[in-house]
Amino acid sequence: MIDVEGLSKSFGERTLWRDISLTVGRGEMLALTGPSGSGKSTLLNCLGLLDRPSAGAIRHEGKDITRFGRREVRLFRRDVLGYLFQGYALIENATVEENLEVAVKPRRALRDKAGASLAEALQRVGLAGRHKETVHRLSGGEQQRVALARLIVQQPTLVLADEPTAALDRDNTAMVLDSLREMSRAGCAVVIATHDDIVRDACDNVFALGTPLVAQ
Ligand SMILES: Nc1ncnc2c1ncn2[C@@H]1O[C@H](COP(=O)(O)OP(=O)(O)OP(=O)(O)O)[C@@H](O)[C@H]1O
Repeated sequence: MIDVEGLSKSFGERTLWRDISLTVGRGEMLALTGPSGSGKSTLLNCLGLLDRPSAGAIRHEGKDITRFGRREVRLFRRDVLGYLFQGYALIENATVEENLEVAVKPRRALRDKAGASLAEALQRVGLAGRHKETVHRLSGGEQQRVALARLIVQQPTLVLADEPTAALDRDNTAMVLDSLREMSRAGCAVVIATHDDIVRDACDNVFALGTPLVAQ
């Protein structure tokens, strides 16, 4: 699904990571671990085309996504990628329902009747019947669950999650992990940057980043 080959990232004299190679397959959950500042979020951002590596390639189905043009980037974001970030990335002044509607892909919805409906997704994350509520009135854990419901509706094939459980209690952490596992069973590749041992242990594989190098 995703093959990272010889990836490096530097900011000035500071090398975050050098010559990283890793593979994430369909159905696999990979934990990205490492000390604070080791570049977990930066690596996720490179996988999600929000940042560029200094060297190396990131292949998706054989194509180097770091060389994508604007149209390919747009299609990759629309059809492949799903994000789950700590800041939820929700539209705060909109309702739960409106936040989920933006994830519905019209063409896919017509083609693929198997996709979860909004109501099913909300039920799955324990927010059944809450669709008319405004997002900014929800608690942090509830907002993270809306973000998760949006992913379930969106049905990406690659999920990038940055500390998705950092603000959650044990029950909500388990719910997020169960939902991500369900997506991976359906064939999705899931990459999770985390400090949380519970999350790491729930993954199939671990990729540990080291302490960044500073040129002498
Ligand atoms: N655009 C940038 N310019 C310069 N330095 C940057 C930039 N983006 C990130 N960094 C630096 O890269 C380092 C790695 O940041 P990153 O957020 O990827 O680490 P992390 O492993 O996710 O950390 P944490 O676990 O604390 O969230 C940090 O020192 C950060 O300041």
